Amino acid sequence: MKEILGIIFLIVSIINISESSTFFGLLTEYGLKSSYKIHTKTLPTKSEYDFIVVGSGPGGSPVANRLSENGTWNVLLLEAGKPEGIFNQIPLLVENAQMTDYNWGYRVESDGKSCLGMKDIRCTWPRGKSLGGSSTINNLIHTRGNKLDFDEWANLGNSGWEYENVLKYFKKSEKFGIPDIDDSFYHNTDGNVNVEYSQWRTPLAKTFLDAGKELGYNITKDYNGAEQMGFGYVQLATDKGARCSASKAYLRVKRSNLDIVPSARVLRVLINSRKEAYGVEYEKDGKNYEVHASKEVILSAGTIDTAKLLILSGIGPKDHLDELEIPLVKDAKVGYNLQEHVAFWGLNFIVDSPVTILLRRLLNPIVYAKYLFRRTGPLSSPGGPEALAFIQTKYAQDGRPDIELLFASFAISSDKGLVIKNAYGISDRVFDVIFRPNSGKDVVTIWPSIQHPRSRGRILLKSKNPYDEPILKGNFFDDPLDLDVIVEGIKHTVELFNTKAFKKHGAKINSLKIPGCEQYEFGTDDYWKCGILSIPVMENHECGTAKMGPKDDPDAVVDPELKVYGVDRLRVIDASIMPTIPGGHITASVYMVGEKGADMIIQKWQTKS
Ligand SMILES: Cc1cc2nc3c(=O)[nH]c(=O)nc-3n(C[C@H](O)[C@H](O)[C@H](O)COP(=O)(O)OP(=O)(O)OC[C@H]3O[C@@H](n4cnc5c(N)ncnc54)[C@H](O)[C@@H]3O)c2cc1C
Repeated sequence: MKEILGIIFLIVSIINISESSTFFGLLTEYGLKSSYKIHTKTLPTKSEYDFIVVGSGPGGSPVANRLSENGTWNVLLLEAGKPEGIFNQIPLLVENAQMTDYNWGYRVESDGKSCLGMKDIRCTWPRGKSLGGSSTINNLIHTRGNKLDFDEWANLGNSGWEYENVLKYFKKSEKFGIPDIDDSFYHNTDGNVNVEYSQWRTPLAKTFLDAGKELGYNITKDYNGAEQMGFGYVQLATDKGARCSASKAYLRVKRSNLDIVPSARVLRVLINSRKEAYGVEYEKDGKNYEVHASKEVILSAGTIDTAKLLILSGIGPKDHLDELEIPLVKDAKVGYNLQEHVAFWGLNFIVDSPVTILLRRLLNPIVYAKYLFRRTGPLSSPGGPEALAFIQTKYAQDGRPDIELLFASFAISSDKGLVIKNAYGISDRVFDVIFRPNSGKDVVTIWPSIQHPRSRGRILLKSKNPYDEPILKGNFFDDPLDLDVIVEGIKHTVELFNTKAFKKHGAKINSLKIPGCEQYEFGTDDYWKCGILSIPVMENHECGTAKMGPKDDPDAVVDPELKVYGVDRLRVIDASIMPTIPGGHITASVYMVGEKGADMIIQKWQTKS
């Protein structure tokens, strides 16, 4: 019997191999068809390029692509990580990817006040180390934020960054494929990043929307279009159920003027006595090299590593550079202004519908067959999230939502502590007390995340050794209002689960008390505050450490054209330039920054040559 099944499986596989919507099709795209490959080099082929781009995430990949569209310019892209693998393509495995060397493995420094229920009292802060950057290990949720987020950037003195002006770059980056949203004012169908609905979701996603409706919230058809506020299904950066990373979207080009070199770690920017960047020093396979740029060096190493590289190159706070004994090139507020969307892990609801993502349900051959042959089923879920809501609490100050509720049809208990617990660094004690008792049960999670935090963190270096990990200070709840906003988000969530829509599924809140919070009555504001301080969730949207701002902004590191103040021929193009964090999930905005940044470089050098 087994043999017959095996033969049937083989025949169907062969029939399916050329179909691009199957997993086999994906293998073909990655491994065999040269037009789909990312063409990499072991080492740069030249000693001098026109442009050097450092880092290939959603910031750097669009820059390398757009600059190399001009065949007369030579472009080098240096990336510390290796090319992404086939398992990065399967959306459900996002937490597994965080446990590999595709993650830099950073953790927030312990401040003794938050992350108290995490291993070593430190929250994890994963960052992708791969061609494609963090977009190769992220949850793929595609949101643009609110229009007012970008108008705020412009109001801070960054002219040209208002929503009206950046919309064309959001559109340029996007290949929108949601058939029931046909809106060419906001969307474009022939850009680079595939955007679609999840190929699979549980019926509870609709229940979440129904519950929102029952409480009088708006149901938004397209939170990336005219109306962000309200409840809707998540839009994903996936291509027929497979990850669409920055490298897949932008680097599958074969151009003789673009050299892509993975596993090459940049150690510092080379800056001459006229304060012009003229290249970088990098390490590959244990050897150090220099490579030069005749026009510009572009740092796109992400919020943590771009700040680190700037400081290693002498651009940073003078007192910190003095401590590190790094010669000062430019006194600048590098590493300040660090922002994150923080949420809460402890909002779990047990339901009596046998539909959630559970380890034992994943051990079913049908799950794999669905993904292998159709790229659908639970493996195409972006790690669990299915729907979200942008809402306002009583603290909202303008027309923007101040909380996002992200709904997922799984919980930390769903995989019995095998992966999710470890990826997020939840301590054994917390797991054993509040999550383990629900192992094997159907549980859903809501993360209420603050959209516009007032607290600011900071990045510092331990030493001038480029291989030392930086010190990441989150300072998440320095402003106590941030905690209050999340507590309000929790209360809105609890209301949702008291609706008829969720009661139909027997929804019951997990009221096991978080260790360290036993003295508070469950469900009171003090209990929730204690819980948030114990097990906050990092949404991993770190940004802001090389702040964009006008000349008279003492905290600005780059100008509105993303040029580093005080050093010529050096730009930063990634999440670190964001003066304030956009709402939602920020990758779509980083692509926009990449597209707009590239356009500004092109405009400058095209007119010169
Ligand atoms: C686990 C996780 C889940 C997330 N989920 C979502 C989500 O669902 N939706 C969303 O919108 N956002 C999500 N994000 C955030 C999103 O992925 C990032 O905001 C985005 O990728 C930032 O882009 P970037 O280009 O600024 O940096 P990155 O994507 O981090 O890219 C930086 C690149 O630079 C490379 N680099 C660093 N240092 C060096 C060096 N010295 N030399 C050479 N190369 C270097 C890195 O290896 C990396 O490839 C998530 C992030 C993580 C980690």
